[in-house]
Amino acid sequence: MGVFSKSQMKIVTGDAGYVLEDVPHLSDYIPDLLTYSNPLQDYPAYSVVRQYFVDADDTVAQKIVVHKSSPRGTHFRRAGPRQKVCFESDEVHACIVTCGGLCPGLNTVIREIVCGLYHMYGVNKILGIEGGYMGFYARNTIPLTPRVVNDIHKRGGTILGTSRGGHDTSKIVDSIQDRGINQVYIIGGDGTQKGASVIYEEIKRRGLKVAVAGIPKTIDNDIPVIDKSFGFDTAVEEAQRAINAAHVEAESIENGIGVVKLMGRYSGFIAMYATLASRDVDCCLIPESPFYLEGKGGLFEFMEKRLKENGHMVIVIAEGAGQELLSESMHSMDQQDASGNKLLQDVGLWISHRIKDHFTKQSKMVINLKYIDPTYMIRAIPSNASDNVYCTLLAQSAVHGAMAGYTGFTVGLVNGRHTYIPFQHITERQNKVVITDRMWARLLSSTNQPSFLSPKDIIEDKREEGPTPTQLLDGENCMDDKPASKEICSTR
Ligand SMILES: Nc1ncnc2c1ncn2[C@@H]1O[C@H](COP(=O)(O)OP(=O)(O)OP(=O)(O)O)[C@@H](O)[C@H]1O
Ligand SMILES: O=P(O)(O)OC[C@H]1O[C@](O)(CO)[C@@H](O)[C@@H]1O
Ligand SMILES: [Mg+2]
Repeated sequence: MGVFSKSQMKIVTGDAGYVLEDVPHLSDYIPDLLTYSNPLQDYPAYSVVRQYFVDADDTVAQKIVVHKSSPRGTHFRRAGPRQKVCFESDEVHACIVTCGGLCPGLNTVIREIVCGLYHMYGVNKILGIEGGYMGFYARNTIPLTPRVVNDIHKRGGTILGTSRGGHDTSKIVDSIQDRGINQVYIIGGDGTQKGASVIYEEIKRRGLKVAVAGIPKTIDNDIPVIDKSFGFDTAVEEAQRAINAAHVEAESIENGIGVVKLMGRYSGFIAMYATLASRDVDCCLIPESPFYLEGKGGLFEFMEKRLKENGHMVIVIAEGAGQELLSESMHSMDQQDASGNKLLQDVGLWISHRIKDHFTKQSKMVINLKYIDPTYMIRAIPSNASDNVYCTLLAQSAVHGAMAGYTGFTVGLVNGRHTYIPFQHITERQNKVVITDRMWARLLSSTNQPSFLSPKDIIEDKREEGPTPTQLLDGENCMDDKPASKEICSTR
């Protein structure tokens, strides 16, 4: 096997095209790092489990559908407890911070990091950093114990508070150093993980024995590589309530139209999965699929047809859909939030006005439209059962990784296995719905809505997307070699 560093990544190559995109380890820059037996060895609950410890050579393939002649491809280090750890229990001083927007499951992850450190590794110095990254230097801290976090998974939001903006790397690392913190658990989305990456780089530059572990959070599911993000299932489930309400309202009145806006700034996964789950949706509009309103093949034509057939209809629209149409008809504000994310205009309100306008002025149909915006209600709820389990495993993976001395990594489920992924791999692009792949086609055949694309557009779209999909599974569009394209792989 060859080991080399390519643009700061630890790449290990092996036979038959095997590539391990490895995560950094404290021993990479700290010479003579001491190791200790994992205390779990003496813990009856774990020591009876055969092969509880992960073999140091275990890795997980990014692509699991291959041809006879395919190279073995990219792998990630398998997550889990190691025989040896790099911290003694009473040496650990951990901290946890949550950044970016809310997402169901944040409190569960916090709880399980605290309980994992405490119960599995006997760690009792754990600090909660209040109010996101800026909390490192501008806010108070909260001591976290299993008792403090006992019930928090039943609440939405984050007990630590969160924020956007305010990432000052040297002030953050100064604070870590001054407080004697040696394990940093960072929960947040793409921006947060970029922030975690620069914190790790600065810690390494200063030669500190501090492990940095990221736990990816995004309700939009816009983080690549991982099967899906925590809180996503909960969001899809909660969206059903809004869609159901829209449907009840719409079908109770002649030519009733329900419009539901769901989150999804650049990626329409929540809208796509909520639509597929519901069966009451007639048309789903997402940022990745451009649409138009007027003329042949446009939304209004489809709406008139559907209303004539069924007497009512439901439209689900992701918040980032049709932004180019909005900026054509409204003054683009070009405002940003504190983290530099573009502030979007309310597409749900806009499309509702446009629909009303069209039917009043250009069509003889009298319609009755109800607009429902449940976005923050969906984001603010506690996680459901399956997300709670998922959050627990992510938190425990992060704890095992940091205790073993891995650093500069994010935890993630890849093809159903928990892994450690280098920050760069998940921050370099965004996960988006690929509209030329099967999952979107399934949605189109479920709603029977127009694709708003001409055959010529589809050919061009495919050409732009470059290489053919590397995953060939049914429902698969994880195109690793092209930018911004990977579908949730939970449908496998
Ligand atoms: N490129 C970057 N370098 C350093 N810090 C960053 C970077 N991008 C964002 N951050 C910091 O990360 C934090 C969260 O970023 P952001 O508000 O974009 O949310 P996010 O983590 O992407 O989550 P969400 O899913 O809600 O968008 C902020 O404090 C922001 O300053
Ligand atoms: O209003 P806030 O808190 O900035 O968050 C809104 C954004 O957060 C997200 O949910 C991502 O976390 C986006 O879908 C949405 O645009
Ligand atoms: Mg983000």
